[in-house]
Amino acid sequence: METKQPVPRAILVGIQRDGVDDVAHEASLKELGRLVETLGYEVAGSVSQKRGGIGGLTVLGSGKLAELAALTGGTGVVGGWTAPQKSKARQRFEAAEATLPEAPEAEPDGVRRPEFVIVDHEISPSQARNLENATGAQVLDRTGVIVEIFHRHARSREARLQVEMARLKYVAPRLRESASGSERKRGVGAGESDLDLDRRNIRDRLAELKEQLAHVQRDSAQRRTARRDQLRVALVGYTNAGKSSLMRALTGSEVLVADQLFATLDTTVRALKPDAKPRVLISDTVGFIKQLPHDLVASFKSTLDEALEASLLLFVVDASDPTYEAQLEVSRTVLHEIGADVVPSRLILNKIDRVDAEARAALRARHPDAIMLSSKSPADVAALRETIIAFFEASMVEGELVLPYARQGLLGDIYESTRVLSEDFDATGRILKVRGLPGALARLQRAVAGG
Ligand SMILES: Nc1nc2c(ncn2[C@@H]2O[C@H](COP(=O)(O)OP(=O)(O)OP(=O)(O)O)[C@@H](O)[C@H]2O)c(=O)[nH]1
Ligand SMILES: [Mg+2]
Repeated sequence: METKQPVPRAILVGIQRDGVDDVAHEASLKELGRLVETLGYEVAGSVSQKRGGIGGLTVLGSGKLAELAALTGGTGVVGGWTAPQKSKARQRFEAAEATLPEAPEAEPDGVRRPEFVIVDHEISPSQARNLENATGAQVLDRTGVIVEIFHRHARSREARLQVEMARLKYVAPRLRESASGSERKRGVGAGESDLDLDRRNIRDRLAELKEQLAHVQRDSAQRRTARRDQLRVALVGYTNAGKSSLMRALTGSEVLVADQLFATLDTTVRALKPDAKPRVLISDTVGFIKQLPHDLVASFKSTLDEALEASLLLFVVDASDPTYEAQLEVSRTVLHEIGADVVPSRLILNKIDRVDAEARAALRARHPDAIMLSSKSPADVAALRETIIAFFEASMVEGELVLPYARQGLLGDIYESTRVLSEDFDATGRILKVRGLPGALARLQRAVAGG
């Protein structure tokens, strides 16, 4: 029987470190709030503190910790509370298939206290434990939240394998002896603790996943090789910048657009519509975020290889976001990390419909080469289409293909991969004057010659 479960409530915790201004700090907490909402939790409030760093035992100082504990119903001191036997967050991470938030427990006094404390930084397993101890709540950090969102949103087999690997790597160092550990002793080798067993299981599972992933990736690499000499554009950028919206507008495809972080995790490739000649392929890719967990960058590298193999990157930015500069910086860093910063790119200042004239002028002055547009404006999208076509036009060359009558089957490929300027016939076959990328022409020359 299904019962409607109350939405879990969460308190956000942010440390404003030296050198981080108020605007950046607020924006970061707001973004964390959106991530938490994407997980299906309700943000019940936040606790911030200015501190030199996040290295302390409990992340917060004792006063702030007490303030936080008052909200969650904890003691406010480490050791003053029996730690949750095993956090539900942990259980969820360990359970292969859990997807829904758990039902919050009712408090005896009828007040529903927040069950989660979510820290806007990557914290160590022992800091998480101490915080759980002092607050009585389940503690997750930014990395844990992102890993969990990826886990829920991954659809393709490749993305699911990648996320499970990243998730196991996140969980492994956070494993600890559980209160009920002794109940789970079954067939454990001599001298081996439950913890070792868990760790060994994780290692085995990781090895298994790695093998499966290699298999899947061989297939996608083959698909990419088949598209190698095609005209390819990749949409890249911060999460929620509007990549999928542009993808829809440029290709007429029905990819998911949502006011959510990480709506897209799988790369989609579609042809530009109306058709360009030769055909242009557009890829929509996974978005970036501040402090994207390293394991996720690594695991999504193959998804982002689409970007690496494109001839043109459209670097999409939400120009209406006050922190767009920081988002731009994050995206640049990730592209650099995956080696895609050598691919020619154009900056797209999207959502310009939400920017007033004065701010537009400032953007124009700051980024004179950028393309300002709204993915919701058909005229803007049509102009972008022309820009894309002009980009490729510049690197295309003209050539002649002589297609013997016995090889007419290649005609479809020729029409897709080049623009046919003229067609003549003689005794040997069909003579086509075409314009296309040098690589495509070379491939077709080989094909018509029977190679
Ligand atoms: N006002 C306005 N809203 C836009 C524009 N482009 C996109 N949006 C909105 O921004 C939100 C995010 O758009 P998406 O296209 O899903 O963004 P994305 O970059 O694909 O995001 P992820 O897949 O989550 O990384 C949606 O609510 C869109 O409707 C625009 O030009 N103007
Ligand atoms: Mg998207």
